[in-house]
Amino acid sequence: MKVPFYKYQGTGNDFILIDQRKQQWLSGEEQEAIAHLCHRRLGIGADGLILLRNREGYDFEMDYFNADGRRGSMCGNGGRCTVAFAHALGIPVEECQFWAPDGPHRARLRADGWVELEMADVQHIEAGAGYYFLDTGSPHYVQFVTDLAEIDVVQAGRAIRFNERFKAQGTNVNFVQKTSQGLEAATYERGVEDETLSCGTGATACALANSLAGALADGPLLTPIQTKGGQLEVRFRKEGARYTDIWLCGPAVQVFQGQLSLPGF
Ligand SMILES: N[C@@H](CCC[C@H](N)C(=O)O)C(=O)O
Repeated sequence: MKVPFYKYQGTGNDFILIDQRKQQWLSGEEQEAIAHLCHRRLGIGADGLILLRNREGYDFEMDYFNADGRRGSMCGNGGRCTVAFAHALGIPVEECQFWAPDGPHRARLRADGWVELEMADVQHIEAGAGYYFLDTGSPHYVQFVTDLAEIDVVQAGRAIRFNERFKAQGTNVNFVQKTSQGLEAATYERGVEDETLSCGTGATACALANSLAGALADGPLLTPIQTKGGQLEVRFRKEGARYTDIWLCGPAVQVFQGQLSLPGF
C-alpha cells in the first residue's frame, strides 16, 4: 500500500504529516514503524510524526508521536506545521480551532506563512535552585546560562532528563541565554532523546520562565526567541503567577511530499 506523506519543518523542528481524514493509514499503535519512519538513516527522518484527523466541533485534530514512535504530549512547532498542512489540504485556517494532545487550540495562518498558535494557560512555575520547571502542554526544565555556546546540550540535557526525578516520566530540557534581542535557547527533547533545532513548547517555557526570573511587571509581554533553526516569538499576558493569552508564533514550511511503501503499509 502506498501512503501519501508530507514533510514540514517549523524553525528546524521537522515532522512527517499524514492526512487521515478519509482513510485511517495508521492506528497510532505502530510504535516500531513510526520510529523507523522518523529514523534519519533508515527512514524519512523527522523529530516526530503527526496524523491530521477530523474531529467533531473542530477544524481538525492533531495526533502527535515523538521520533521514538510513542505518543507525545503537546508539540508547539508540530501544531504550527499542522496548521500549515491543513491549509495545504484546503481547510480554512485564517482563524481555526483544532484539538491537540493537551486539548483545544486556536490558531491562525497569516498571508506571509507565519503561524500563530495559542497555547494552554500556565498556572504554576516551579522555581528551584538554578532551574524552572513548568508544563506548557509538555513538561519543560529551563536553566538560564551565560554562554549557550559553551553548553553540551545533549550531554547536559540527557543527564537531567534521566536523573532520579525525571527518569520515569521524562522531561524536555532547555538551556537559555538572555541576549540584547530577547532569548536564545537550545532544547534536548524527550522522545527524540537528542537535541532538536527548535522546540515550540520549550520556547514558550523559556519566555514564561524569563518573565518570572526577571520579575517582569504584569501585563502583555512579547519575547523573541532565537533557536538553532530559526526565530520564534512568544506573546503572553502575565497576571501574577498566572500566564494567559499565550501565543507561539513563527514560520512553518512544507519541505517535500512523497509516498511510504514500507512493509506492512
Ligand atoms: N518539539 C515539540 C515538543 C514535543 C513534545 C516532546 N518531545 C514530549 O513529548 O515531551 C515542540 O515544538 O513543542
